[in-house]
Amino acid sequence: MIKIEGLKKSYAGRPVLQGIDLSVKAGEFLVVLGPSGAGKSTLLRCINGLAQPDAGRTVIDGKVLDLKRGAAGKRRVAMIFQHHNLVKRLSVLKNVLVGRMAGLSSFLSMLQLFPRQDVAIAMDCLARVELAHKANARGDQLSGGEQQRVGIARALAQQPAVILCDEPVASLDPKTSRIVLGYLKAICKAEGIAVICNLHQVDYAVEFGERIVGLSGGRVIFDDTPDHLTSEIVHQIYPGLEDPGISRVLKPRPVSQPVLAPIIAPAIA
Ligand SMILES: Nc1ncnc2c1ncn2[C@@H]1O[C@H](COP(=O)(O)OP(=O)(O)OP(=O)(O)O)[C@@H](O)[C@H]1O
Repeated sequence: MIKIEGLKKSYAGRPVLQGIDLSVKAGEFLVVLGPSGAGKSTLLRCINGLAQPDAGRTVIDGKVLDLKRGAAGKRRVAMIFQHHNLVKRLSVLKNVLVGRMAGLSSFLSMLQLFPRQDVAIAMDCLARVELAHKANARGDQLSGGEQQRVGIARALAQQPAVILCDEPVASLDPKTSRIVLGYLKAICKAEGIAVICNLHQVDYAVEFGERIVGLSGGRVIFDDTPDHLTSEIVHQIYPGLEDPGISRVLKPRPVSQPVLAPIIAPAIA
């Protein structure tokens, strides 16, 4: 269980996160939705220590997360980035082994000398995303979707409790996006790894999320299953959204709520 408690963050006196409380279960796939500037990336960056929160803490399995250099906690939180962040000149295998570096001495990591056991773990993670056959290819010889699958393998190699994903499919086409999210969800469910995934696409959130959190102005304004996401709530999360295009993926509103009569265009004589 991952608990985020009372997280606050301001930049230059301007509040970005105004007290976020979230609990995410092992194996749960939580999607965070919110307009640009809502604080989605800041939330993830505060959890993994890339940004220093002003207040609040993260607790994993009852222990306060310690992200100080060399702390064991660093391995418990893995990150998947929008642009994959692979080292392009390194092999796919070495990119995945980066996920094992936290446990290596700086001497061994400088020489890129990895214990046999770490290589076996990395190869297993590559097999989970069906890319073991590309282990010796260079990072830049892979398609965008394959690179993101390597990003998943690298995160898995850390053997984390939680994987944070910052718009992991924003640069991929729809078919590839579904493949990547499919791998991520299936593997994390099987391994009991919690996922907190920032997405911009409401349709993917409904399709893949087991729980959706709507962030607006640095506060949680919705936290429920996709079944409960209505177009009204989507409009609260994204004020001024003109063409939601999401009604097809949302459940029809319950009959007890008023339904507007359809506008019927007059027949042209
Ligand atoms: N390092 C920083 N210094 C100053 N302001 C920052 C910094 N990082 C983020 N911000 C500001 O905090 C606010 C929230 O940014 P954040 O990147 O978390 O939003 P977001 O919801 O992830 O947006 P997007 O969907 O566009 O990525 C924005 O107004 C941004 O300009």
